[in-house]
Amino acid sequence: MAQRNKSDVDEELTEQFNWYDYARLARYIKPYMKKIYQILIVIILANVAGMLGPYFTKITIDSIIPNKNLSGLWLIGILFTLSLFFIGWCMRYRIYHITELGQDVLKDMRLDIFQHLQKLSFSYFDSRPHGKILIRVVNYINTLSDLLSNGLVNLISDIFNVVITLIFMFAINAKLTLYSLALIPILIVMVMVIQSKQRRAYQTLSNKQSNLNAYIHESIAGIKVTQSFAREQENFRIFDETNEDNRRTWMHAVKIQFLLWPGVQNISVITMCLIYFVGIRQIGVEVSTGTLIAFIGYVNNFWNPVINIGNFYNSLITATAYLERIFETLDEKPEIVDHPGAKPLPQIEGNITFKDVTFRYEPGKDILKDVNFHVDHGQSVALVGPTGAGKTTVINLLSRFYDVNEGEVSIDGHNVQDVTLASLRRQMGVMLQDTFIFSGTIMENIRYGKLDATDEEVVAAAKVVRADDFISELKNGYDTVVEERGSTLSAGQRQLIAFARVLLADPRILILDEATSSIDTRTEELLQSGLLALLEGRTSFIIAHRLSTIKNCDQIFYVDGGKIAEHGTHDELMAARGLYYKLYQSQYDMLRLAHD
Ligand SMILES: Nc1ncnc2c1ncn2[C@@H]1O[C@H](COP(=O)(O)OP(=O)(O)OP(=O)(O)O)[C@@H](O)[C@H]1O
Repeated sequence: MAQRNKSDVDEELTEQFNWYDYARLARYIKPYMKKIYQILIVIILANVAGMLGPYFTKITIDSIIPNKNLSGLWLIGILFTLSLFFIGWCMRYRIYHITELGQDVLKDMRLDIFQHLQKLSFSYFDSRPHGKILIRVVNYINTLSDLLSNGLVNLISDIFNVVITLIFMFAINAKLTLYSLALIPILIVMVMVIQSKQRRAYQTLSNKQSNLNAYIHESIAGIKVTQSFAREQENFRIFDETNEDNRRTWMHAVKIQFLLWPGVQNISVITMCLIYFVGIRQIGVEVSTGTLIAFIGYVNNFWNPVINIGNFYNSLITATAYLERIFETLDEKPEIVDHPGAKPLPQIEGNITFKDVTFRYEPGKDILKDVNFHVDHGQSVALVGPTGAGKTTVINLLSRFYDVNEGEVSIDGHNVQDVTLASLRRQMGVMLQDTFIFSGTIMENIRYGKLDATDEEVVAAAKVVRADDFISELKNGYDTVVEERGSTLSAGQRQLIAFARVLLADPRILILDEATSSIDTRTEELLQSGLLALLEGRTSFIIAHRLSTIKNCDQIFYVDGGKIAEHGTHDELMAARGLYYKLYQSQYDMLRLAHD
């Protein structure tokens, strides 16, 4: 199980970054190598065109003007203008395609991480604030943008420049070239020392950014509670602290990052002095004045790309802190997966068996202990019991949102762990306690249950669960746009939509967790008649605190103390005068009191 985390606690890295991860990054770049080569060719052509200017000037001054060659002047003028246009086009091509390259790679990475997140088990999402997941998909990936576009292309052209310049330098004077490289080991040591500090600083920074994001995300999600408790000042204080923490960490990281640049500059200046020192003493002996001047020019040419490569390395180290989080997410193994050799669950009837099932969310705290029961297909089962007894847990195991620790859950004799998840969940309609409405129209929200459902099918499902009554009264009916979480709808309306969604999916096994808790009793009564027809022939599990809802179920399981403490029909349990009886009586008394 993933380690639990919250918005004011830094996340620990589960896996340290290693050099292999850069190869992994390169894999994202590989499909775009053709584009990179094209950009490089355009850069080289632009450089060549750039060199034509001084050459045209030379021809004009040395030959065209003295000879008063007007047509030659026109020709040079036109060629010069064309070369400028060409350089302009190259620049546009370069900027556009480098940006496109970066975005293409980021898009692929984002797609991978999103796809992977969709497969991760509930326990992963249970264990950390969602803002900390969000920041990985959006912000961390964005930080790689410049590195993967400009950085990468410039790196290739800089390495190219360094190699060419070195060849020229060696050709002119090998001894001076070796002097020029004498301080490179110092540079390497410096880079090594700084890089480990810099990496740690950026790791801390990524954590602080993650904390900040998680707090903002949580504050927005809980804004109604914040305002109703007038807690704005306290939230402001917490945010201010988190924000300041982020600023301080940022400044520290940047301070370390910028140690490298002056270091490289100093080394280049010292190298230059060394060349002058050695070179001037050798003028006339081994080196001519012209050679020394040309050599100094090449040393300059050599250091510019070296400084750029240093900067690239710097950005790479910075990006590493984000990359390791991205790869950490991609490496997170879904806990609930198809086991090797899992077969698709055939069309089921819906016979369900729990055999000696023990389950815990966390070590040492059993929620269910040796639970045994059998439900025949077509039966309706109600799960009742005190808050936190484990009712939702029972259906979480049935839908295999979690795996049992001991025992077995089977449907029609198939262990749910031996069949493919998709084939299992397709035959199951689950309406969870916290109904989720997605941003979009009501029609789209209901159609979520069956993507190819026609409008008529959607409306028919809504009619059965009495959602049609309120939807038809909305100005835009089924085309009414609702916000994420359905904030513009009442809790009961949200439940009715979720109800229609699950019924549209037409599952063999229907699971309704507190599906009607926010619906008024009159609507619920109306809904019951439609529901009864729908439950017919399907195995259904209904969790409800309002016992009037489940009186007619074929079996009632009273969950308590990690067990099915009582089971039977309503009449049997009432006659037994046990836990269920007491619960029913207390609700009945409360209703009577309220009525009086
Ligand atoms: N994701 C989770 N991680 C850790 N513990 C959990 C998790 N979900 C539930 N629990 C714990 O497991 C126990 C059973 O929870 P469950 O949701 O099954 O209860 P329930 O009977 O459905 O309660 P309610 O009637 O309040 O909905 C509770 O003590 C709860 O705190």
